[in-house]
Amino acid sequence: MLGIAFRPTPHSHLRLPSQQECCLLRKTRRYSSTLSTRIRIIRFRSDRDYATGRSGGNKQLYLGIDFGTSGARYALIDEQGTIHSERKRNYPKSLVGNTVNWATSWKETLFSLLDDIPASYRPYIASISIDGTSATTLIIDSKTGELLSGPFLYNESFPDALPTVTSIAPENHTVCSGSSTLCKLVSWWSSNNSDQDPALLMHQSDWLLWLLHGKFGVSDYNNALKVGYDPETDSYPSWLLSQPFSYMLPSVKAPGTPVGSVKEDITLQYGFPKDCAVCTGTTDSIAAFLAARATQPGKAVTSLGSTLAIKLLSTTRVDDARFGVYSHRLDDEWLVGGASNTGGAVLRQLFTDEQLEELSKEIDPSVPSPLDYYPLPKKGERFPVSDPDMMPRLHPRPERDVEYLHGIFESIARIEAEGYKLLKELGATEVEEVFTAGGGAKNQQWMKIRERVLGLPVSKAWQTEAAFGAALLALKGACLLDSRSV
Ligand SMILES: Nc1ncnc2c1ncn2[C@@H]1O[C@H](COP(=O)(O)OP(=O)(O)O)[C@@H](O)[C@H]1O
Ligand SMILES: O=C(CO)[C@H](O)[C@H](O)COP(=O)(O)O
Repeated sequence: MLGIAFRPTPHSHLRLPSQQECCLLRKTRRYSSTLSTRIRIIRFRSDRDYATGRSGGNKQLYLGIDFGTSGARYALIDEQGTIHSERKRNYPKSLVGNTVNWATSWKETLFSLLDDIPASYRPYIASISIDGTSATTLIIDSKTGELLSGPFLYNESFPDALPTVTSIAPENHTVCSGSSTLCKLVSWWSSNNSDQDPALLMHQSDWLLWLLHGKFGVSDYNNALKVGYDPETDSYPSWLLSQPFSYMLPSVKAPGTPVGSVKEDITLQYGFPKDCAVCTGTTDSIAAFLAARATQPGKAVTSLGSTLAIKLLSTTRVDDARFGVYSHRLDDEWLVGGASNTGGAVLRQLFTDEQLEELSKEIDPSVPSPLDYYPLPKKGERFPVSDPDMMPRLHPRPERDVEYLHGIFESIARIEAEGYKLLKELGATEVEEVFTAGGGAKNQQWMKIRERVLGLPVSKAWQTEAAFGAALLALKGACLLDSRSV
C-alpha cells in the first residue's frame, strides 16, 4: 500500500523549551512531569518565537504515531516542535476469509511507517509514543503474546455484557455502554474464562507499543478509562478489582511515561539508538487535543476524523453513560466529552476525498440547509445519544450532490452543537472556542457552517494531526527520563 509521502519540511511553529531550558527546569525541580505544564510553557512563548521558528539546533527527535480509524501516520519532531518528517499510510486490508485481520494490518502498518522514517533521522530518535482508538480491545496470551481474541473495535457494541456490567459498576458509570472496554472484556470472559491460559487485556496502542518494548500489560489512564480505571484516584476501583477477571487488567501509568527501550532486534534493524525509549500513549482524540495546544478551560477540540470526538477542557469532571459523556484526565484538569459515530466515515461511504473538495467549493456556508439527517455509517450511536440501535438517517436525497453534502455537513454540525450543549447542561465548563483536528479540518466551508451552527469561534487547530500530540508525549517521556538522571 503506497503511503502518501510528505516532504520532510521544517514547520517552525511550536516553540518548545530548548534543551537548555529543559535542563534548567529540571535542575530547579520546578519541571512538572505534567504535560499541561509543558504545553503551558509552550503557550507562553511569544508569537515571535513561533514566527521565527527558532530551532534549538537540538539533535534529539521524538516520534509520535497515530493509529486512527482509517489509517496511521507519524510525526517526528524536535524539542522546538519543528516537524522533521511526517507520513501517512492507509491500513492494508489483511483479510482472513471475508473479515479484516486488523491486528496484522496494524502491525504491518507500524513497521512500514518505521521503514518510512528517513534513515538519517533514526539514530536521533530519543523516544516513541503511540495513540490509538479508544476502547479498541485485544485479548492476549500473557505467556506467548498470541492474540486470543479480537481486536474488538472502538465502536463495536456488546449489549450482551451490559446487564453484568451495570450490576457491578456505579450507576451511569462510563463503562455502562455497550461499546466500553469492560463490556468487551465481560462478553469475552462469559464465553472463555474456563479454558484459557492466563489471558491479558490490551488496548490498541498498548499492544502496538508492546510490539516495540516487549513488556506485557502496560497501559495509560486515558485508554484504561473505558475498562473502569479511575483517573481521579489513579487506581482501579474495588468494584472492579473484586471481579474474577481482574487479573486480566493492565497496569496503568500516565500518558507519556517511559516503559522501556525499543527491543534490541528492532533498534538494530531500523538504526534507532539502543536507549530509544518507548512511552505510554493515549487515545486518538486526546492526542489530537494535545496537538491543538489548547490549555485554558472552555477551549475545546473537535476531532473530525472517521468519527466526531469532542474534548472540552473543563475545571469540573462530568461522567454520564446515559449520554455517552465521560471525562478524561489531562494532568490536573479534565477533558470532558464523548465520541459520536457520525463524521467522516459516512462521508467516505458517499464521496471520495476529491469529490468532497470539489463539491464543498459550491456550498455557501452562510445559508442554512433545510435538510435534517442523522448521518451514521451503520446502526448504532455513542454520543450525544447512547443508543446501539439508532439507525442512520440520510434521506431524502436531493437531486444535486452539493445540496446533499451541504445537508450532511449541517446535520453533523447540529450533532456537534448538541454535544457541547449537553456538556454544559451536565455541569462542564461552558465552551467558548473550538479548534478542529482530523481530516475534516481541511474543509473551510464545513468550518464556516459549524461556526454558524455552534455560534462560537471555530478554527483549524494549530496542528490537526493526532500524531503530533503523540510526539509531544514522547517528548514528555524523554524529559522525564532526563530528569531522573539529573
Ligand atoms: N475535504 C474534506 N472535507 C471533509 N472531510 C474530509 C475531507 N477530506 C477528507 N475528509 C474526511 O476525513 C476523514 C479522514 O480523517 P482522518 O483524521 O484521517 O480519520 P481517522 O484518523 O479517523 O481515520 C475521512 O473520513 C474523510 O471523509
Ligand atoms: O471515535 C473514536 C475513534 O476515532 C474513539 O472512540 C475516540 O478515541 C474517542 O474516544 P476517547 O474520547 O476515549 O478519546
